[in-house]
Amino acid sequence: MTRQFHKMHGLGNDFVILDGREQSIAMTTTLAKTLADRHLGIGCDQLILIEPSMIADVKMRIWNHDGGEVQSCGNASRCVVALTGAKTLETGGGIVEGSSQGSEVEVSLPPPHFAWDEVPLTYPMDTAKLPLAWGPLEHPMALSVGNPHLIFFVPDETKIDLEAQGPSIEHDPAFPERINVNVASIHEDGIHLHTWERGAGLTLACGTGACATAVAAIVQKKATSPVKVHMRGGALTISWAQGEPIRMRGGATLVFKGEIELEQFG
Ligand SMILES: N[C@@H](CCC[C@H](N)C(=O)O)C(=O)O
Repeated sequence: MTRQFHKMHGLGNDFVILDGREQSIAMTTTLAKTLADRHLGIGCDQLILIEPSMIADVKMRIWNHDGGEVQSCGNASRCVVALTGAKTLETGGGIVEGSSQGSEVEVSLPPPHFAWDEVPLTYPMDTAKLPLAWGPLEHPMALSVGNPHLIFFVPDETKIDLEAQGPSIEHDPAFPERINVNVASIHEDGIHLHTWERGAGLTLACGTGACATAVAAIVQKKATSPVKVHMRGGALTISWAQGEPIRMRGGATLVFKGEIELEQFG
């Protein structure tokens, strides 16, 4: 059966979005991985499936480029709000609230978690300053914003070869569910960030990475809310106070619509 899909991006972090509300779609790791493949499928960093929800306007499920299903995606949340007009999204990382704000979309992610077993880590460690190092990258902060993140503050993130460092940090045994790796520096205009995404590698922007990094910078008094987070694909504005949801505002762009025969992929 032919299914319609939308290709969207949030600051260059790109998605194939399928809508399974009227007719369900049985997504599998193999199907998600093939659709996300830039040679064999449509191509995207994350595959998104919209489903009906009993507790929110829609349910949003997320598969990384490698076919693994994960809990949260900040940039895709803004795209799904823009596409469906939903005000609440059920995700594996909690309920996300969203609204259009002129040409931008704002979403609120649930408050962050700092406990070691909520990140999660494999064994108890001080998440404010992990006693771990990988070459020049040492003592990151670890937290969950619905998905797990490490944040390293460095003098110049452009000097860090994340393509080389990212895989070994993502797969370190200290992280039982693997981890997203953020390398950031503080500037007058805000935070400059590069993210190695779990299951997707280097992306042009990571919404949850921007949220996690802004929270870490605010906790460590390196920045104050609201703060702009600049990534290769553009900037997001992040607002947060202790115990509160994390508000993220930025673009959500429709690139094209298409049709695809899912059965051909097995
Ligand atoms: N690009 C996303 C995050 C997607 C999921 C992430 N790679 C994970 O595995 O947790 C964003 O914009 O937040």
